This record gives sequence, structure tokens and C-alpha cells, in this order.
Amino acid sequence: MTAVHAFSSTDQLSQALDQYVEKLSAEAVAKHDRFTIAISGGSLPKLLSATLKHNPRIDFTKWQIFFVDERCVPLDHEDSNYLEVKKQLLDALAEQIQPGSVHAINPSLSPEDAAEDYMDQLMHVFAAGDAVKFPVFDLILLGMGPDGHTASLFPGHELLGETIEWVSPIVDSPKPPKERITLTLPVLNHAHHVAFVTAGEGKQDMVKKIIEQPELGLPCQLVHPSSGTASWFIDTAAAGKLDPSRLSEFTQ
Ligand SMILES: O=C(O)[C@H](O)[C@@H](O)[C@H](O)[C@H](O)COP(=O)(O)O
Repeated sequence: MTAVHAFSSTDQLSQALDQYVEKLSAEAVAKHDRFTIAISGGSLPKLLSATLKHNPRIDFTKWQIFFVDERCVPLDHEDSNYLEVKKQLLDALAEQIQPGSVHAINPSLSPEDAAEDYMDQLMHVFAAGDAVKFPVFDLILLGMGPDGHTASLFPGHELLGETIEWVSPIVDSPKPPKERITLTLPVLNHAHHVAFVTAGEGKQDMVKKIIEQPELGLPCQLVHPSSGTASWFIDTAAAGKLDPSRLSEFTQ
């Protein structure tokens, strides 16, 4: 069951997201002494970081941070998701986040090799010598594109059929830049928790479609963790056309 939470401002959305991440991080650290999180690009890093980076109750020393998808550009390029997350969040937490726990792509490689290299980085954290079918993230934070894409999984793209790989290269992304790598659908669907975060009036129509017409099979609609939870954190502008009965109160 997908929970959809709407907030009357992006500030309130950020605060709720902060509480949600704090709770999941504490639970994960208590259970396995670390918190594995994958973060998307777009507007998400800003919405996420607003209050999170000042939250003294989160033990960021236990975080392992990955990127849901990444454009194959240098890490200091304005299109880099890593750069945006660094500017919005990581720089403020530089003294807490441990060396080696932020997993960026290797931008000097081709998309194919970068995907393989990223797979190795994931194996190192999630498999450590054991046979593991898919990594199980504590939390994956996703955005929603205007066409219903999420991560770099675009409507109608063959990557939606991936069933084995953890990370895939893309060389024909319909949204520039064309060359990227992305976590695959099975990885998203093995997470303990996934949360979509989106805001603004421009998202109204697509939010309504995704929540009310699951039969469309858009990429966001293909994300439903097999033994985890899926939540939406949106503002009332994005929820503007949604049947109010689809909304649930945010409680922690
Ligand atoms: O990879 C990309 O080209 C974008 O980053 C994209 O996937 C973005 O995350 C969504 O379109 C949501 O974007 P907003 O959150 O900015 O609306």
C-alpha cells in the first residue's frame, strides 16, 4: 500500500521528510549499525537538505550514501547529481560523514564501465564476499519527472525490463545528458523503504495519473518494494488534482 502525504508548503514537506529520515536512520543503525541511502537529483537534494542538515539527532557517521542515478559528467559539472547533493547536504555534514562512505560514479569511464564500477562499489557495501541477489537499501529517495520517469528509468525504455543487473548504463536518455547510469527497477523494489518527493503545481497532472491510474505502467508506478514500503511526500500544489481520499496523514 502506498501512502501519499501532502504538506501545505515545501518547508513543511522538508520538515516531515527530515523526521521520516531521522526515524529510518535510527531504526537501521539500531538494527545493523549503518544506514544505506540512495539519493536522486532534480529538486530532491534541496527539499531533503533544508532541515536535515541541521538535525543533531541523526548519526551521519553511520551513513553510506549512494546515488539513484547519475549523469556521466565530471563530478564538478553543473549537471552532476553528486555535485548538487554535495552542495545541498554533504558540505554541511563534512565533519560527520565518514571518508569512503559517499559513493560517486567514476566520471572518467564510459557509461558501460561506470555502471560496472558502480556495481562493484555496491557489492563492496552490500555483499562483502557473500552471494547477494540485490542490495537492500534502507531508504531510496526518488523524484518524479514530468513524463512519469523516476531514477533514469524513462517511459517505454527497454531498461524497464531489466531483471538481473543492479546498475545499468544508458546512452540514449530522452532527457539530456544522454549518457547516464541508473539503479535498476529490481534494486528499487528490494529496498526496505522508497519515498517519492515532488512539489509544485506543474506536477499535479502526473501525480494524479500515477496515483489514480496504476494501469498506465509508468516508471514511477513500477516501483513497489516487494517487502518494503512506498511513500509519497508532496506539497498541496502537486496534490491539487488528486482525489483527497488518496491522501493519508503523516504520523511518526
Ligand atoms: O535525471 C534527470 O534528468 C533529472 O534529475 C530527473 O530525473 C529529475 O529528478 C526529475 O525530473 C524530477 O525533477 P524535479 O524534482 O526537479 O522536478
